[in-house]
Amino acid sequence: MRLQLGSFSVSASIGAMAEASRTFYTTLIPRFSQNPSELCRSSTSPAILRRNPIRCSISTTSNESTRTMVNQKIPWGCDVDSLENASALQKWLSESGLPPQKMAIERVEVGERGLVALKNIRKGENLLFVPPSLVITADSEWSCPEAGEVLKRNFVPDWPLIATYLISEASLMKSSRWSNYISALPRQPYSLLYWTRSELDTYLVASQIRERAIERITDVTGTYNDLRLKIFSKYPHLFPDKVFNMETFKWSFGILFSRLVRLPSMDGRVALVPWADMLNHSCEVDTFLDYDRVSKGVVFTTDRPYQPGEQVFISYGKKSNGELLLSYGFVPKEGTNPSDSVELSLSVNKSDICYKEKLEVLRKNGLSPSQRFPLQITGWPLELMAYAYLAVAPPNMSRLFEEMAAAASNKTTSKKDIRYPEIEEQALQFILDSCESSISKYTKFLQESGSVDLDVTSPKQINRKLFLKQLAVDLCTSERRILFRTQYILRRRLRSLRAGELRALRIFEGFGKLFK
Ligand SMILES: C[S@@+](CC[C@H](N)C(=O)[O-])C[C@H]1O[C@@H](n2cnc3c(N)ncnc32)[C@H](O)[C@@H]1O
Repeated sequence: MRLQLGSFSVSASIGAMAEASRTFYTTLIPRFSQNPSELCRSSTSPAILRRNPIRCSISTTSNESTRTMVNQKIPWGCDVDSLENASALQKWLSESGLPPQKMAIERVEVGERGLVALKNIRKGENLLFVPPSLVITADSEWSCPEAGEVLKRNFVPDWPLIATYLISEASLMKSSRWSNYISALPRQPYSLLYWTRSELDTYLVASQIRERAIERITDVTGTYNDLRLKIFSKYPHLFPDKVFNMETFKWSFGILFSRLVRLPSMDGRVALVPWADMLNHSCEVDTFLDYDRVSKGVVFTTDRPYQPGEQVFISYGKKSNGELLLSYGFVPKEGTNPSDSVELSLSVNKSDICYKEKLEVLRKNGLSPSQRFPLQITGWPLELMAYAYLAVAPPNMSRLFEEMAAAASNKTTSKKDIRYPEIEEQALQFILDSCESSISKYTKFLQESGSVDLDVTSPKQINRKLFLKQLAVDLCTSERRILFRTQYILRRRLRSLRAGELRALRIFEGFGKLFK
């Protein structure tokens, strides 16, 4: 399995949601252990050694200093386009065991800050070697051990645990051993978590990513509310509201979505890997981070050579442009992402006389009467076609409903490549109609985007709005391109299907005349 930076795939997140921990109902956690003891097990990596005893200032800070700290809005991190704290981070990392590097943090064209080659780097070379002592996982030692104990006793899964850890360490400022790392993190990660509801409604009106963003924001809010209700409110001396609040959780989850990695060779653990998380993504490279048991560090193997001054990239995984925007806040240049896809929503018509039966088989197979399927420039999944068959199937095919729903579900292993020639034309037309209705939404947005109301009061706001609008235009252009391609293929198939039928009809009529 490849390591993917940040968040989770749709199916992974939905699948894991249902299996929330015993203590929490949280829909946020992509994959976490069902076995609570695993959450508390001691780390396979050496425990982080604290050089100086750290005062647990969350529980001991006076009210006055706590107030001073939190009155500034998210006082942690830096502006993402500045190199403000990068040199302090590099210095601290090398003093803390990071071996000499062939790369340095620099301002770059793609991704604002990134790692740039200092020397010639060969193809197939191992880079980084970040030792486990410099990696943040759910097992990392807390500067405030009581707070960590409480979370582990309550079987808090990895994602919210690390999010809380990050806030806890950040609030300790210089007293935390991660202070240099946290100071170099973006103060406001680029992520759809930071878009307001009205920005999502205005700019992503045509894209299904809007719904995914709303779901994610709801998940983060729900997770925070769960933690507050079940833990934070019971231990206010460890988790004061002024530090552990919705605003700080949004920040820490934004950091996790855009920087957390899953390390396959570390039993698939999720981790924040300082230094490695300065690498930006390229759709053209195919190399990813992992723990190397031999060198005992987090590494990646280059899949191409780099010359001094060139930016070095990794892959955050085979993600669509929408997924990259959702978690990382950027959209690759049009046509450069071979993994790009767009979600098409198909719905069973409520006025269908078999609506009830169809709904039943859909539910049985974990599907709903309105379902999203990914389209790629190269085609669409077999599940989508099966769903379309079910949506258009007439009552006399009711005995096949179950088979169609099973094939439409990605959870079953049943045969997917089903064909019903008698309703193929209707099924293709049904997909084409949904595709064209989606295209018209995109076209409307893109035509109007030139005049999207910039109702703003400050130049900073204007910049933000223009920036978000540009991201939305880039996303919608790339998504509509896939829909256009799908429309073209569907029309061609329908044309040849109809031409074939016509030919068959003519032959049939010819035979009729002959016999007459
Ligand atoms: C893991 S961090 C990489 C380091 C980051 N550039 C920084 O300065 O902290 C991921 C973030 O980098 C930026 N990024 C990564 N790859 C990018 C790309 N190809 N284009 C634009 N931004 C990118 C995005 O802001 C993303 O949220």
